Amino acid sequence: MRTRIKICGLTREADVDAAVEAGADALGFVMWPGSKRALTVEQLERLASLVPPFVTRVGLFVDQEPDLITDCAPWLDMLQFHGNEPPEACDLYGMSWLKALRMRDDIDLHQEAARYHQARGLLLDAYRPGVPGGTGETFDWSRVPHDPALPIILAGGLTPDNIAEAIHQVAPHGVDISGGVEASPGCKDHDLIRRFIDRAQGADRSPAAS
Ligand SMILES: O=C(O)c1ccccc1NCC(=O)[C@H](O)[C@H](O)COP(=O)(O)O
Repeated sequence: MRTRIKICGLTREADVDAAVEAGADALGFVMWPGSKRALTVEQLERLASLVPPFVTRVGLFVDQEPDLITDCAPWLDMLQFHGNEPPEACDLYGMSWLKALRMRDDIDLHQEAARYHQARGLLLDAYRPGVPGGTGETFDWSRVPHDPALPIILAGGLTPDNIAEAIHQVAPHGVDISGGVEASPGCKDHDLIRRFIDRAQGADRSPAAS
């Protein structure tokens, strides 16, 4: 099985083209205004119109109003909820969706997977109080169950230098990166994107010896 790859926090047309060319399976567009990578609906429309078929366009939201999500929906293939959205709030749009879970010390992943059982997958991200995502920080990958009830997308502080070890340890369905392929917030480094994708695709997925 091949690890799927999402490049997140895209804000520039050239970066969208570079991520697609490098082989990204999905592209993430941040719609939360508190992010340095945030887009307007008009910017999303422009960037999303560049994405060819069979590359998934993912919109990222943090406890945001349904009207905004509805306005973004025509330009997206999947929704990603990064806040405290209850399952019923995620399932309002007739679209596939991911639930991001920040790996607090007290999180019960089994319970969360049951709660969000309608999600297409769970994106496991680092936990920093007050910061919903894009922290650039890793969490202890040994905390990810090897028999998850839903496909796992590993996120949080991934880089071209640690992605092979992350995949070897976790063998996730997919991986997600933002800061680790940037020259500055929202401005992607194309060489880092290519290096990340090459190393992710070449990584050994066999679980590390326990
Ligand atoms: O990227 C952001 O600025 C962001 C802000 C608020 C909510 C989510 C955000 N990003 C969503 C992602 O899926 C990121 O790729 C993920 O958090 C990992 O980020 P990084 O640790 O920088 O690779």
